[in-house]
Amino acid sequence: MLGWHGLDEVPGDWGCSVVTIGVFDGVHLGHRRVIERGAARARELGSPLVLVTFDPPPAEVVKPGSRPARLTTARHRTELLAELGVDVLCVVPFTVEFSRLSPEEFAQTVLADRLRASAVVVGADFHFGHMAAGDLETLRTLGDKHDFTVEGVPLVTGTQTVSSSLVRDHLVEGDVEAAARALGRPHRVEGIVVRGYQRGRTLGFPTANVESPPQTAIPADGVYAGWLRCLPVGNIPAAYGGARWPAAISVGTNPTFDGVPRTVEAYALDHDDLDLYGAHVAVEFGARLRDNLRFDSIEALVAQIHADVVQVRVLTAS
Ligand SMILES: Cc1cc2nc3c(=O)[nH]c(=O)nc-3n(C[C@H](O)[C@H](O)[C@H](O)COP(=O)(O)O)c2cc1C
Ligand SMILES: Nc1ncnc2c1ncn2[C@@H]1O[C@H](COP(=O)(O)OP(=O)(O)O)[C@@H](O)[C@H]1O
Repeated sequence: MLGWHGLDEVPGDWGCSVVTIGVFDGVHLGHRRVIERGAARARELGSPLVLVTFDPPPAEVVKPGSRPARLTTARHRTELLAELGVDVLCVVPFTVEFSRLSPEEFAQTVLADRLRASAVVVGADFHFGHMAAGDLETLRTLGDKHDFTVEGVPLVTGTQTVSSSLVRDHLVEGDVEAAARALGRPHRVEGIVVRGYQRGRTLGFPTANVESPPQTAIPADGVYAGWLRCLPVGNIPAAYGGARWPAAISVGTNPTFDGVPRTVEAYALDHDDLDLYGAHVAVEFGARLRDNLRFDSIEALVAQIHADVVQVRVLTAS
């Protein structure tokens, strides 16, 4: 997959594109449907699929102060988009100036002049241009003028319409199963393994403490069953390449011990000799087990973690 940072990086002699547009945070089932449709259209027309996205997400510019939690890192989103068949990822800096483009200006400068769109595939609720004034009908009218077709892909609905904010709400509630259903895969927290209080090993459960970027969507405090995955980033020990271990996960302030900042930590089952400090990892959330509790003794905490591990084993068995 090619990457362009801004529209100035589109080659001057660029041919026709099939274009899809959006933030695509989470690359959930709704996003997947749009992108898969775009990829199919690109194959029909023999053109590359260009995905236009924005950095920062438009909501943060249009509503200053709003900083929605991020479901995917840029790295993970890029990986998922490439798997879905996107040929070019075009990340447009979303400035106040850019946000003021009218729907007509957006269609002319971005879609027609720069990307030479022959087909545009977007979600049925797509809005664009200053004050989100343009919708699918506006885009169709502009497509007639600039000679591109427009396809609005129906939204994916279960009990509710799948959206990035729905997934965020599920995570705030600790409902990682519902989040996984909407995403089509377990939700991940990615980050670097940092040092904690070196207490885990004395309890018999060494845990990789994961430091994630500030806006990461972290599920509600609690104990979860899931997986710990070693990411192919930086220098990772060869033995860990591509590893995905079943894991018992704790999110919280470790109330049994006083004064610990909120952490995401994962104990990989049956691998007590790992050395993960500095490694880039993903913690994947499969199922919620319980609240993070304050225990009266360390023995009681350890006994509970043993019981958690039994449950993790059952829940992660494929
Ligand atoms: C499966 C699991 C469940 C946990 N549950 C709790 C809990 O209910 N209450 C708590 O205070 N700490 C809980 N912890 C966190 C431990 O207190 C923490 O891993 C330990 O203090 C080690 O911290 P360290 O990584 O900083 O050394 C849990 C850890 C794991 C792996
Ligand atoms: N099975 C395992 N799961 C997670 N981390 C492990 C495991 N075995 C060894 N480790 C290593 O031990 C470290 C955690 O040990 P711990 O005593 O909890 O120290 P810390 O407080 O620094 O997290 C991890 O960062 C990792 O490098």
